[in-house]
Amino acid sequence: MKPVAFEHATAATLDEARTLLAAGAKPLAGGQSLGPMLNLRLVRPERVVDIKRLPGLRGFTESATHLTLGAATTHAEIEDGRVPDVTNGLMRHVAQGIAYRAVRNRGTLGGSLAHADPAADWPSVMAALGATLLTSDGRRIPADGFLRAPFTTALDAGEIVTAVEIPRLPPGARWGYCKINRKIGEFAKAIGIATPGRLLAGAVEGPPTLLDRVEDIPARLPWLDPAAQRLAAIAVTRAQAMRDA
Ligand SMILES: Cc1cc2nc3c(=O)[nH]c(=O)nc-3n(C[C@H](O)[C@H](O)[C@H](O)COP(=O)(O)OP(=O)(O)OC[C@H]3O[C@@H](n4cnc5c(N)ncnc54)[C@H](O)[C@@H]3O)c2cc1C
Repeated sequence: MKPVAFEHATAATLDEARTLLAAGAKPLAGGQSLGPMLNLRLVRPERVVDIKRLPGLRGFTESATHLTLGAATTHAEIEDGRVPDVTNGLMRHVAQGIAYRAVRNRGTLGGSLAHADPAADWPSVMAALGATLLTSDGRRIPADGFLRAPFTTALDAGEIVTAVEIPRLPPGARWGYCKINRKIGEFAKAIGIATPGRLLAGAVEGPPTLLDRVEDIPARLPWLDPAAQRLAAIAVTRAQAMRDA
């Protein structure tokens, strides 16, 4: 199927984009989810505005405590280490498991978060890391709570994600990530993530869910790989149970 005819605009500045978005234009980043939605006529915008080259959405800044990553950073840039990884390898590991390389070359971190597919990787990972989303309206929205329901976020109409502020994991801190899917590179059927202080079940029916009571977890866990991976496995089992309930 082909999309309903629409106008394609490119914004040179964030202000220009905001004007177009306020008038009802749909933001286009990597197009890896919006493209199929347009083709299937699930969305029928009169105008699409390309935001992926906006200066405010590219690049990164680092501080002692955080990495602030532009929303238009692609999965491939994270996978290749072209942006710093302050999560001791978790983000690179996640990026290389998303779809296949052609999708990763174009798909963006911000697009994935804004699309809010519960089965996607980044909404769960950013919630587990305690990240914060920065928006074109100057708001700071915690990733844990950004996804309100499947394909529904805390963004207001015309508001876009401009960057994601990701806290540094302490040096040496370990993590575990379990993604259950039919084939490598496909969307998850269940996700379990263990990061220091957080255990999360993702790819459940709704928003990623922090697990605050997991009976099997020792109180003081050494963050060694196998232990973290065991925790992630517990979380993924919980995610599957929630999904099947
Ligand atoms: C075959 C295939 C397999 C895939 N497998 C996986 C997978 O295993 N795991 C996974 O996580 N994802 C997967 N994806 C999705 C992929 O990661 C997409 O890149 C991502 O979901 C959307 O990012 P995008 O930059 O392409 O956004 P787009 O397609 O351009 O936009 C998606 C939606 O978000 C809006 N949007 C885009 N950017 C912003 C922004 N900055 N602020 C506000 N709104 C915005 C758009 O208006 C649109 O509604 C897969 C996709 C395909 C095609």
